[in-house]
Amino acid sequence: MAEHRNDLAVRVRGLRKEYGGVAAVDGIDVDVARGETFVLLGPNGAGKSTTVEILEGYRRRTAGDVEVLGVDPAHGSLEWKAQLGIVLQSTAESGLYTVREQLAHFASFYPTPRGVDEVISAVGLEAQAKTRIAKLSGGQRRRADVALAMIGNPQLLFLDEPTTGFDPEARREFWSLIEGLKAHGTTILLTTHYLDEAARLADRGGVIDRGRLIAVGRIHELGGPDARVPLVRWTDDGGARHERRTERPAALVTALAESLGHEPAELEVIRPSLEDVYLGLVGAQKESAASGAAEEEYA
Ligand SMILES: Nc1ncnc2c1ncn2[C@@H]1O[C@H](COP(=O)(O)OP(=O)(O)OP(=O)(O)O)[C@@H](O)[C@H]1O
Repeated sequence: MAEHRNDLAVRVRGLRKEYGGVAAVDGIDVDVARGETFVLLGPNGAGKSTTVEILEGYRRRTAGDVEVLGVDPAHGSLEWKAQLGIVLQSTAESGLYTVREQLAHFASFYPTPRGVDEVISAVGLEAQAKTRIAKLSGGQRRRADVALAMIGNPQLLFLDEPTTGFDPEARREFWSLIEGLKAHGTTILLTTHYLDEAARLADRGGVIDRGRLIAVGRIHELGGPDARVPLVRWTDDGGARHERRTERPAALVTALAESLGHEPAELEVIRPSLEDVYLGLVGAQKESAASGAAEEEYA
């Protein structure tokens, strides 16, 4: 976690949100440094959007301390809001205007907006600048959403599941767009269910499960070193499948080939991906919740 408060774009301590007495967010502490891209991961209903919406100032919290760009979002001024860019899960903007008209209109709300043409080209919508938003494809609409979120020249950009429904090519183009914003120094808070997207874009991340942060850290270190030990799988001469975790997969494969006297059949060397690590973390939580419930039942 960053050490100086001024280095932080987001500081959250003990965040709690209850809906009808039930905790959707149950005591979260998290810091996001300025200039960093931070991803919140977690299963459906884990509490990601609730957390993000509290940070955006759209939702009131039940308890805890929250600072976003040094301000409590529950009391954010218009000047504070002008420093945020927000891409919601679903869009609400009017489809009646063209991309350019809508951007020009939004730009007028901000004290130091970016140029409309600069933003249109950054999101790759030059050919659609005069197209009405209602006529854009899903992927193009999402780019228009990001354009609208960028136009005010935000310090902090919230991207809530930005590439849901994108085809693979559109997703990669979108990643390049976000990488451009990162290079520009924009702090980004992302939520996504695509682990490859998180691995590609985020510097750090946290996994939320049932309202609690169960892991947080640098994206390529989440889950700790044990979760990332490579796995070697092979089939022996009798047809039995084997697997072993080892820090030295090359040595194991060499020894195997020597002892078998030939190439190990169906050999795989797998370095766990972020998706494997994530599934391990969330799966372990599920198991411990299930065994806790079983213990309670028989207590
Ligand atoms: N307005 C609301 N009233 C009551 N319960 C709510 C409300 N909004 C969210 N919840 C509940 O709070 C919990 C967390 O929801 P939230 O939308 O924050 O999850 P999420 O992690 O963003 O999920 P997803 O990945 O599906 O978007 C869920 O159990 C949800 O049903």
